[in-house]
Amino acid sequence: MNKGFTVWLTGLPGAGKATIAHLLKNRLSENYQINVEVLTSELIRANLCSNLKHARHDRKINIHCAIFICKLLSRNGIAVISSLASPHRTSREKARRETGNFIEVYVKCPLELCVARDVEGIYQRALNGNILHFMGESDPYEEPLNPDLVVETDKETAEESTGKILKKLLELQYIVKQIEFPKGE
Ligand SMILES: Nc1ncnc2c1ncn2[C@@H]1O[C@H](COP(=O)(O)OS(=O)(=O)O)[C@@H](OP(=O)(O)O)[C@H]1O
Ligand SMILES: Nc1ncnc2c1ncn2[C@@H]1O[C@H](COP(=O)(O)OP(=O)(O)O)[C@@H](O)[C@H]1O
Repeated sequence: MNKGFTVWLTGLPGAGKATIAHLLKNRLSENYQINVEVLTSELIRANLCSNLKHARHDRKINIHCAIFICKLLSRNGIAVISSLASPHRTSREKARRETGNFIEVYVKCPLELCVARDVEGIYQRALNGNILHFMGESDPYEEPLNPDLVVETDKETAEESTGKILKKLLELQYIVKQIEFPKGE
């Protein structure tokens, strides 16, 4: 059985977590034959805790659900990519403590660029005052102090960031380099 592990992506909305999670999932399953599950905040809210809003306590419960799923899946040989903003340090520390084979990846991007990208128009709604407890605006995003890896999506491509994560997973021996056979073998 493959070693299970958790790649915990954290960063502001629009920083690039979902984009990198998608690329990483493809690379892990195609090149390393690993079973991968991607967790998103929407997935958890829709299936486990639909009553939660975005106040600090609600986010905390949302993250606790994600941590529990990471723990269950990774101990059964699944690679889990958590693509939740997870703005609070205490929650991310809990994820590290409770999940074996864990790396925290800070998906770093300046707030102004996230606002400019505004993938789902959510920053505009927040600036118009239509969103309560918006992270990065009224609920501060707490930058990781000691992440295992930082990827800077204003300076590198999503493919480069994905490559850095794979390199870190290889270094930690959470994944093993595949032998490349010549074509036709
Ligand atoms: N206050 C508020 N109201 C509505 N929507 C919000 C709010 N804050 C954040 N967002 C958007 O929801 C995405 C996840 O935020 P969450 O609060 O669920 O994140 S988390 O559970 O704390 O990680 C998050 O996007 P992603 O980071 O892309 O997942 C935001 O687009
Ligand atoms: N280097 C990069 N890494 C990741 N996303 C990037 C990068 N450069 C531009 N983008 C774009 O930024 C947006 C990030 O959105 P998304 O991945 O949904 O962020 P998040 O999941 O953090 O909210 C996407 O439209 C993506 O194409």
